Amino acid sequence: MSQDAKEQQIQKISHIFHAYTTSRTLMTAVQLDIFNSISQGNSTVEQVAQNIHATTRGVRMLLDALVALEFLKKKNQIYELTPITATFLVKSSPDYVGAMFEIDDLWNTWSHLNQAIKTGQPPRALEQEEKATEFFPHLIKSLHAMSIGKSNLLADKLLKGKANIPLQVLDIACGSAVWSIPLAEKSDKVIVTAQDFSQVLQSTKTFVERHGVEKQYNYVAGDLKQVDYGENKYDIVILGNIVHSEGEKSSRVLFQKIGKALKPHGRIAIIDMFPNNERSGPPFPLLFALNMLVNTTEGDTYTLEEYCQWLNEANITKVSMEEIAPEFSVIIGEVV
Ligand SMILES: C[S@@+](CC[C@H](N)C(=O)[O-])C[C@H]1O[C@@H](n2cnc3c(N)ncnc32)[C@H](O)[C@@H]1O
Repeated sequence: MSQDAKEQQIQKISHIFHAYTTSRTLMTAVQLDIFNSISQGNSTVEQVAQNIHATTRGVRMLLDALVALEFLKKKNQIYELTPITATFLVKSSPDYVGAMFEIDDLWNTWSHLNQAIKTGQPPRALEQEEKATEFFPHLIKSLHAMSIGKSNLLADKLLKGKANIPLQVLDIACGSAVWSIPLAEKSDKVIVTAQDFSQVLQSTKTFVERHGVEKQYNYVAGDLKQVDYGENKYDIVILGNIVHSEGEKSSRVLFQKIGKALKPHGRIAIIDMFPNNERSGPPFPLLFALNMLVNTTEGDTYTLEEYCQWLNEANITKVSMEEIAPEFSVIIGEVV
C-alpha cells in the first residue's frame, strides 16, 4: 500500500473513531438550548452562558466547535445561526428535527453495545409499552419533520389514478401519522384508521389536527400484537418504521393479519431501512440493525428477499421495491 493510501485509510479510521465527538457536541447544543438561546438574541459567549446558566469557558468551547461544524457563524465574537440551523434545530421551527436528541436514550443504549453483542439482550427493551410510551413521543416529533417531504412523494405514488375514489387506509404503529396525513390532505375521499399505543395517540391527534385532516381520521388504541384489523377492509395499509423493532416472528404474524385485512388489489407500503440481499451495505440499514440490538429484544433490519417471502406467505404476492426519490425506496405489495 502506498503511503498516500495508508494516510487515507488512517484518516478514515480516525474519523470514525472520533465520530462520537461531533454527535455529542450537537446533542449537547440541543439539550442545553444553545440554538434557541441564540435565536432569542443572545449572541455573545457571556450572554449565552448567562442565559443557559453555564460557564463562559464551556460555552465558548461549545460555540466555537459549532462554528467549525458550520452550525453557527461567528464574526467579531458575535455568534449567529446558519439558515440550516434556524430551520432544523430551533425548537419553535415547524421543521425542528432535534426532539429525539433532547434525551440521552439512544446514546445510553449504544454505550452498552459490547454487552448486547455478548448477551443478545438490550439494556432496555423498547417494545415494552411503558418504555415505548416514554421514548416514542420524542422520536415521532423528529421523524415527522424528517419524513413529511418524502411522505408527500409516496402519497402521490399511492394515489396515482385513485385521487377521486374512496380509500380506506390503515396506518399501523402510526406515530405522528406522517405517512398517512399527506394521503388525507391530497384526497378528501381518504379515510384513515390510525393505530398505536393509547398514550402515543394523544400526540398523533395533535399532528393530525395541525394538518387540518381530523375529520378523515379514526383511532384504534392498543398493541399491534393484539389488535384485530378485521377482514377485507382496507385499500392501503401503511407500516412505517415498525417491522425493524418488532422482529421477524411478530412481523410475520402481523403480515398474516394484514393479508386478511386488505381488500382484493389492496396494497401495503413498508417504509423501513433495507440492506441489500447480501447484507453487505448500505451502511445505514446495517448500523440500524445494531440500533435494534441495543434497543429491542427481537428487532433487526430485513432484505427485500425476506420481505417478499413473508408477504407472499400472507397472500400479498405482487411485491417490489419502488424508488420514490434518491435514497428513498419503499416496499409495495399488492393482493392480486
Ligand atoms: C419508530 S416509530 C414510527 C412511527 C411512524 N410510523 C413513522 O414511521 O414515523 C414506531 C411507532 O410504533 C409504535 N409502536 C411500537 N410498538 C408498538 C406496538 N407493539 N403496538 C402499537 N404500536 C407500537 C410506537 O409507539 C411508535 O409510535
